[in-house]
Amino acid sequence: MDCEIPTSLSDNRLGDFSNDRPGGAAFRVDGVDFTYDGALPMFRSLTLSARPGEFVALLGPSGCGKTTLLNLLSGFLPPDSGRITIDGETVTPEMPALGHVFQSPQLFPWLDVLDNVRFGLRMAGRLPDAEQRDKAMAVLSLVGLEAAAGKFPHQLSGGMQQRVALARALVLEPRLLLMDEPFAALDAITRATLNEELLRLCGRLGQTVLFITHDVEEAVFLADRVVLLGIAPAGIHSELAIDLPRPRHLRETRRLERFTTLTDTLLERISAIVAAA
Ligand SMILES: Nc1ncnc2c1ncn2[C@@H]1O[C@H](COP(=O)(O)OP(=O)(O)OP(=O)(O)O)[C@@H](O)[C@H]1O
Repeated sequence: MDCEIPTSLSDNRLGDFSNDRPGGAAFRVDGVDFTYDGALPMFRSLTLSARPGEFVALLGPSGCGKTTLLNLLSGFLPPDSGRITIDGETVTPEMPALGHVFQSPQLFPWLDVLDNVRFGLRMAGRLPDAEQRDKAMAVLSLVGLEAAAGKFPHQLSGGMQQRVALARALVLEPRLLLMDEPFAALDAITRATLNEELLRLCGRLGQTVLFITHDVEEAVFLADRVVLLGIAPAGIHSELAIDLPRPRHLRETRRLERFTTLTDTLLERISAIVAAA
């Protein structure tokens, strides 16, 4: 396995892609009820929204419905009642505004990195072949992987595979990026690097992000706002605005007293949720 960790991004790596800055979409979950068949209610009258370009982290005990909420927002699961909109339009899974990154990179093993990244453009029939390749290369450059364009997934480290998964989502210029524990399976160093790079990318591309994590420090480092879910069907337990300065750098940000205060607040709230269950 190739364990090389690419160097950090620099702004000049944005290349042509920065000209296509997609910006962010607003989302709104409005009075949503949802119950899986034959199960107890998951959400009752759930309401949550995000403004364009906002980074929202979703925290909560295991099984509280984080992935379910993300699947509702993707349009993969229809709500029983209520409405979910992206920029005012009822969500559908085909909406071009949506991009996904999951815990497992889910790359196609028979395609090289470049073709994995350009896969969505091919499927959507967007752009002539040469332009698809140029665009895929620009996004690979953005995630620091231009040198790996001809490699296959099995030749990459876990962190590199997850960068490819991120590039594959970004190449479609999503305005809302839905990320389900994308770095949970990575070692601490790779995870820290990817956290910093994700923030830099979001700062430049401006998309809205909903990011599921179990890691309180990761949530505080990344987010503008942390949304804490309670045990189902409680829905949203509480929210916490993350008023840390940007740009954020892991070592400096973690040293701030405010960082500790915010993480402690969230840890106390999670303990209270679990204790009351
Ligand atoms: N397709 C399904 N059919 C029935 N029940 C489901 C389905 N998917 C999830 N559930 C149940 O719904 C609940 C919420 O699951 P979900 O995966 O949304 O929680 P989560 O907060 O993301 O959990 P974790 O943090 O462990 O990933 C769990 O009890 C789970 O077993």
